[in-house]
Amino acid sequence: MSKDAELDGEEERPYEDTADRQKEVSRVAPAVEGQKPPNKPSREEILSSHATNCKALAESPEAYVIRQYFLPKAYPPSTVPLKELEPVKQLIHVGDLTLETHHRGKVVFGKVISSPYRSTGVIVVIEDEEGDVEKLSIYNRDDTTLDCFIAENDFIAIKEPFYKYNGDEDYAIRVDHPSDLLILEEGSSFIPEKLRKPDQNLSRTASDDKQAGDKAYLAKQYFRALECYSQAISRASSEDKAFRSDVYRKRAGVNLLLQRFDATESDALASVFGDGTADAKAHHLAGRAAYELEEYERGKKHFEAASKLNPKNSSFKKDLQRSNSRLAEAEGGSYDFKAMSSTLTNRNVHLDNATYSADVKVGITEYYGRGTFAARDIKAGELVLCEKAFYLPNTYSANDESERVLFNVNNGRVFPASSAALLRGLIRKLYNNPSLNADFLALDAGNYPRSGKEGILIDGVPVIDIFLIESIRVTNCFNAPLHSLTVIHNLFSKSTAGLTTALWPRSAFLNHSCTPNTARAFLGSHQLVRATRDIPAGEELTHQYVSPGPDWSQRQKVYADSWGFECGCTLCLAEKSDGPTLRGKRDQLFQTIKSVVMRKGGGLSASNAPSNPLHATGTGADTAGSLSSFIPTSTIRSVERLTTQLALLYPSPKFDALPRLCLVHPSIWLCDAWRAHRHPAKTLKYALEVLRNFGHTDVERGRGLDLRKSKGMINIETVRALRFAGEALRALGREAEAVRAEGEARRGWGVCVGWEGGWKEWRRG
Ligand SMILES: C[S@@+](CC[C@H](N)C(=O)[O-])C[C@H]1O[C@@H](n2cnc3c(N)ncnc32)[C@H](O)[C@@H]1O
Repeated sequence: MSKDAELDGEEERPYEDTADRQKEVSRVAPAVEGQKPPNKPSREEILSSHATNCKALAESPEAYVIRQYFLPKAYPPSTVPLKELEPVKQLIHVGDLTLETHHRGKVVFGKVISSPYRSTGVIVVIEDEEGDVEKLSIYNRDDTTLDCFIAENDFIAIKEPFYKYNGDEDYAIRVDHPSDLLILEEGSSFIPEKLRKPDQNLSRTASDDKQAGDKAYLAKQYFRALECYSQAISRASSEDKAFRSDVYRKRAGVNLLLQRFDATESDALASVFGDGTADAKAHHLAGRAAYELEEYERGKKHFEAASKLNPKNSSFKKDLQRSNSRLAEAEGGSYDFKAMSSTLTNRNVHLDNATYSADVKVGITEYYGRGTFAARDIKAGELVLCEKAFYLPNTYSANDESERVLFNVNNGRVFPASSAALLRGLIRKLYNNPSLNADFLALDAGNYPRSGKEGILIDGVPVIDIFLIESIRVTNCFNAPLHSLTVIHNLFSKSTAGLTTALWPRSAFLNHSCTPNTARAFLGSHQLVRATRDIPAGEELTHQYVSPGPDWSQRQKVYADSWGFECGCTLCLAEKSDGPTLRGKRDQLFQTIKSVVMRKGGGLSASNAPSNPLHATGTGADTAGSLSSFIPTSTIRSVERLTTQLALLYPSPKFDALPRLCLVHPSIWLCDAWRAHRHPAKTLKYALEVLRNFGHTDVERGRGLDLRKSKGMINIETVRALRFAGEALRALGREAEAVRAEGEARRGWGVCVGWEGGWKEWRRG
């Protein structure tokens, strides 16, 4: 089964299929597979319609913002080197292409004869050596800069092209996998004779190319600059070391701007040739690229080399210091979370901090494939992992009108704008940085078939399979707020926190458990995973992909629909063995309690799930602090009676040491209700019940409020229950126990928020 949801996937649900969306799919659906286009427009018509679109877009770009990004029917990328797609035998002319067909083993060579314009992809018109003309739609390439990667007069090769009917007598060659399109250097022997002009560029020198590159750079046409510098390097004499070094360094600078960090580092190093000042700059560029690749040790070495050549340069020194700080974070896991938090704004969501993962190791689990294990004894509340996102789009509003939603034609699923931004960002980052492919592509992609060639360099670029990347995205990404603290504030003020979607590759190896031993929180680009209890070295680390709902079968449906598994944790096994009759009775009684509560005031979670606001997207927001009205004692007593009956439906001894999730919300409600009545003994009773029902069963057995060894869940509701228990204990004159409860609440807060920020204010609130 394919995995078609994200960790914490609730965010997708508002985007159900609609008739309109279905109509759009059928409009672009294959109609005439294997045929030549029946009414193909003429060359003049194609060029004229393209020119009209370019003009309209230039005049009012806002009218042409495409709000949907379609993933077409899945097909594999080309993995055949251009030289094996032998031009003479395998060349296919535009005029021979048949519709809705992937022309396997074939290649189209062409020249771009129009300027590009952007809609969801980049559109140009191309002409082949026979003079055949067609539109070319290129998706998933660098499309966010003002600059464009393709320009009029470029020579291109389209490997194994797909020819598409767009409806309305509009046809195009469509390229989805970026590695299927090659932009050829002017001198490439692959360019068919007829496409080049006989005397083309004969008198051009390397110097001319370098100057053209400089001009393009100043005009911020970075792709053009890259092309010109590459031409200059090809044309320059190998003897002219100073010239070549200069151009390599310039090209390194452009590559850095385009976030092509592998190429930046190699160009910068290729430019080193014995000139102190220039070499220092080159080492600095190489260092900046290595730093961006999170290769801090390598970055440090480059910065040291730069500083040695120019000890007075303050940027070199500053970057060396930054590298040392990152290395210290990566080695020791010591972060200044307060400082990190203070730099976070809606515009600055990417923190300049390293990943700490020294305490975990990836290994093979008994049943769930790979998993993450504790590399040492870890204490309750300790940081287990602090990971910088591989890619995190700054798209925190699901309804951001300026962003496209992602529509996957293969499974009919629609994902919010942040998912579309994440997919595009992942594709770009991997295409631009071949060295990042191997680790990323090793992540779980469900059942998506792999060719084994993904990510390897063919024709100088890594093979990019956008459908594999999408499968990895949906299986491994997390929805994340800008700061977990804001989710808690929003939860209690009943507003909705903005979430983005991002991918943290190390955290992606954590498997799910309904009763986990870690919990995650978010601080900008960083995911903070902390131990919810003491964990011995070697134990598998788990967290909740989504907060488990109270009913076993509903829970399994979520896991199966989203990730294709049935959970085999002790809680799920116990509930499964109860059978549908007993589970049905529990659910019925839960619904009865809910209806009493809804009628008489307050409310239980509409989602029917224990609220875990840091993990869910607002589910359970109705529960906490929801008792705005004063509830009559008679109502409270009747809820108490029903709750007692519900507890009997969790048979002993099976559930003695397990959570009783149907009882969570009633006990939260009762705790709140008695607290509103200022009844400390009852508040304490139900605060302890909340803890017990979340699985902290030692509390029930009178073993005090030490949760360090408890196998129960830690979430904001347990923290809240601990806080209320502390208050009640103090009111009852049990000061020592009150201090213990508050200490536990504080540690729980650190787990839920990721650090101590906001604790004091919340405790007072
Ligand atoms: C984010 S990945 C976790 C790492 C994965 N086990 C691997 O080998 O790469 C999610 C996938 O792990 C597996 N998984 C995670 N938790 C599981 C559980 N409780 N029971 C069964 N499979 C689980 C499922 O195949 C799920 O799609």
